[in-house]
Amino acid sequence: MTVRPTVTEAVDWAAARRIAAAAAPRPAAERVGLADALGRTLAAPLVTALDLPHYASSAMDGWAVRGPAPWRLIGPAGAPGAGEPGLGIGIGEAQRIVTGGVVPRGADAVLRAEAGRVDRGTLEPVGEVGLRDVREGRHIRLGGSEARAGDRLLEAGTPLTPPRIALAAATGADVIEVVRRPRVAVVLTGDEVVESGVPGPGRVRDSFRVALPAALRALGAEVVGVARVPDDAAATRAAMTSADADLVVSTGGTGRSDADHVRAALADLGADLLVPSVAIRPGGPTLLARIADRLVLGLPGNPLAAMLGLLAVGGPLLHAWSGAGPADAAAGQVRAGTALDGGSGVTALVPAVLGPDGSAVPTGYHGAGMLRGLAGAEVVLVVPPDGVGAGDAVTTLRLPWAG
Ligand SMILES: Nc1nc2c(c(=O)[nH]1)N[C@H]1C(S)=C(S)[C@@H](COP(=O)(O)OP(=O)(O)OC[C@H]3O[C@@H](n4cnc5c(N)ncnc54)[C@H](O)[C@@H]3O)O[C@H]1N2
Ligand code: MOO
Repeated sequence: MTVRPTVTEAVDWAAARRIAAAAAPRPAAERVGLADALGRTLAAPLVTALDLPHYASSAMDGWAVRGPAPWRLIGPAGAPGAGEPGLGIGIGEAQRIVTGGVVPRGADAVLRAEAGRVDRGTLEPVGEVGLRDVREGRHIRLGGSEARAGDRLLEAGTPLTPPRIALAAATGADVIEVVRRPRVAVVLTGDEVVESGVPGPGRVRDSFRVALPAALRALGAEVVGVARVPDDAAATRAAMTSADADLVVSTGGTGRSDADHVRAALADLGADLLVPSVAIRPGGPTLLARIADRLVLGLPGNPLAAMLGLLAVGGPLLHAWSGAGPADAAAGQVRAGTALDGGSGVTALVPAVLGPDGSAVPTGYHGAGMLRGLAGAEVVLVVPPDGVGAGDAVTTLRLPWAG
């Protein structure tokens, strides 16, 4: 059996993340309807086709008025519609208007319905409120007061949130140019893994088929398939290359035993090993490789190790792929609520919760095969090899599923 080096080849935390971010291809663009734009990243600036608002409109239900009170009511007696641009009113005239209605040409204020009184076709303001509406020219939203046609309202690289989608709709857009998501195929290894029910002795219930695609989607991927491969060299090689995907994410089989085939498959395929392993714990065996124009993210089989390997290396890769700015935008800082040991030469990734004072305390249950600690965590602490003292600032990884 060949013994291959392990510790010496591990890439440190910061370098692994830099390499992963740099491995992402230049973001490509596609057009999607506004209904499908949530969470996507703008590939081109949002430029408004219209002045916003695109006509002077009323901010209140009431009457458009011109000149000093009293005013003679003109126009239809019933409820007015949106109105027609170009129609005007003369000095001493008033016309009913609803919120959002076109303000007639010449009007210099809108008198709110509750601040006016009509008597036999003549309108008068009621009280100081009504006088002020008129004196101050109130309740008219001027055309172009929010933006002028041609203004850039959002820059390329902006993630689309509900208010940004609403803004795009207000500009008259029906489709929007966003960054194309990477197409990701998930490959699960492990002959001992069962996918449903209670596992028997020596069997392990699968943790990845549902959860890993969900985590990948939260990181901005389009998951195109999930396949199981037997612990077999040829099957592993085929799984790395057969799916129509930009990125293959595998679980398990990253070790060097006879039952592990991911590294050998990549070597046989002539893959370029960009990150052979990472100096983190758990998640150390995580690897990133390139085969032609496809990337392979190999996650360890242990569930916590896999999830943290995904955040550590897949996080910056997918962030860069989304075109949404610097990779470390996904990282923050908190105060350590307790002293934390480093990982003796490696960076420790520690699931934690935030106390009432905002400081972070580990959740416990941090074994590489455990999920309980991460399931209860609000953040993951990035504890450098030398550890941190209680009260020290410590970097956090935001959990992409935490919203
Ligand atoms: N001699 C050494 N042994 C190990 C080392 C080492 O450096 N020297 N590293 C350890 C570390 S760290 C990790 S992490 C694991 C990585 O192992 P693999 O990526 O090869 O994963 P497997 O051996 O296939 O599986 C490990 C573990 O995870 C369970 N597993 C696999 N798939 C699933 C799944 N879909 N759902 C739930 N659990 C799964 C599997 O049954 C094993 O228990 O290697 C250490 N060993
Ligand atoms: O990556 Mo392994 O992380 O410790 O089980």
